[in-house]
Amino acid sequence: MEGFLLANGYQLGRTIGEGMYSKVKEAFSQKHQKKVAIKIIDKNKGPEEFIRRFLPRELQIITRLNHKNIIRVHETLESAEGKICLVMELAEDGDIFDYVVREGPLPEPSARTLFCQLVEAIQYCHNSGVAHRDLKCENALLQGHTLKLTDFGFAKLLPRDSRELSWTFCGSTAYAAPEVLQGVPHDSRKGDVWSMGVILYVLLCAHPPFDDTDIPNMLHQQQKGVPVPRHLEISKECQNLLKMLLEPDMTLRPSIEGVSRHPWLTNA
Ligand SMILES: Nc1ncnc2c1ncn2[C@@H]1O[C@H](COP(=O)(O)OP(=O)(O)OP(=O)(O)O)[C@@H](O)[C@H]1O
Repeated sequence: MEGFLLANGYQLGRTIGEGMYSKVKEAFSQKHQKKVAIKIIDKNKGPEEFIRRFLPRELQIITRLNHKNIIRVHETLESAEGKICLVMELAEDGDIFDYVVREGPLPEPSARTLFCQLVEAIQYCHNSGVAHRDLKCENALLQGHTLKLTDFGFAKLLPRDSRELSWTFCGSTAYAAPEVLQGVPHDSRKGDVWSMGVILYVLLCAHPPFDDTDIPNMLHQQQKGVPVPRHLEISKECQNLLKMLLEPDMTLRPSIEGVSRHPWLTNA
C-alpha cells in the first residue's frame, strides 16, 4: 500500500481513525505540499451489500460535493489488489463529540457558531440532491473553528420525484428520527433535520436527548418531547428551535430552508 501511494505522490503517515471496513491515515501530498487524510477501504474485506450498494454510492456522491463545511475529496485511487483510497482534506482537531466531552455543555454563542456551519453544509447537500442519513457529532470534524462534515457512507441521491420515499434504516439509533426507527416511508431530508436537532441538543447539554438502549421507550420519549435541563438556562428562542427540529411528526418538521431562517440563527 505504501509503495502504491508513494507512486501516486502521497507519503503515508500515522493512522488517525478506523471505520468498520476502513482505515484512515494521515499522509503528505507531494503535489499539493500539504497534509491530507487517506481513507483506505479493502474491497475484499467488506460485505457484499457494502461493496456493491453503499460504497459506489458514497464515491459518486462525495466526488461531486464542494463546500467549505464538507470534507473535500481530492481524488480516489484503486490499487491492483482491490484497495480503494479516498484522498481527502485533513481535519486536524477531532470531532465535535470529543469537543463537547472535553468542554462540557457549550454556551449558546459557541453552539450557534458550530450549528450554523452544519446548517450551511446540509443546505448545500439538500440543494445538491443529497441526503446525508448519518448525521451525528462524530461525523462533524473540526479544522480549527471550521466544522467539516464527513462520512457519506449512508448518503443517498434524492429521487427526482419527491413523492418517492425512503424505507431504509440508516445511521445511529440515538440520532434517528421516529419515522426512520419505525420503518415508515419517509423523506430522508426530514430525517437529517431531526438528527440535527439531536446534534444541537448534545452541543448544549453534553448528553444525548434520548436513551437508545430501550427502543420502545425511546419512541415514547420522542413523541413526548424532550425537556432541556433547567440549570443550563437555554434561551426561549433556542428551545423553540430544538422543539421544531425534534418535531416527531415529519410533516410538521421544517425543511433545512425553514431551519436556516430561524431567529436563533439569524438574530445573532
Ligand atoms: N478527513 C479526515 N480528517 C481527519 N480525520 C478523519 C478524516 N476522515 C475520517 N477521519 C477519522 O477517521 C474515523 C473513521 O472515518 P469514517 O467515519 O469516514 O469511516 P467509516 O468507515 O465511515 O466509520 P464508521 O464505520 O465508524 O461509520 C473518523 O471517526 C475520524 O476520526
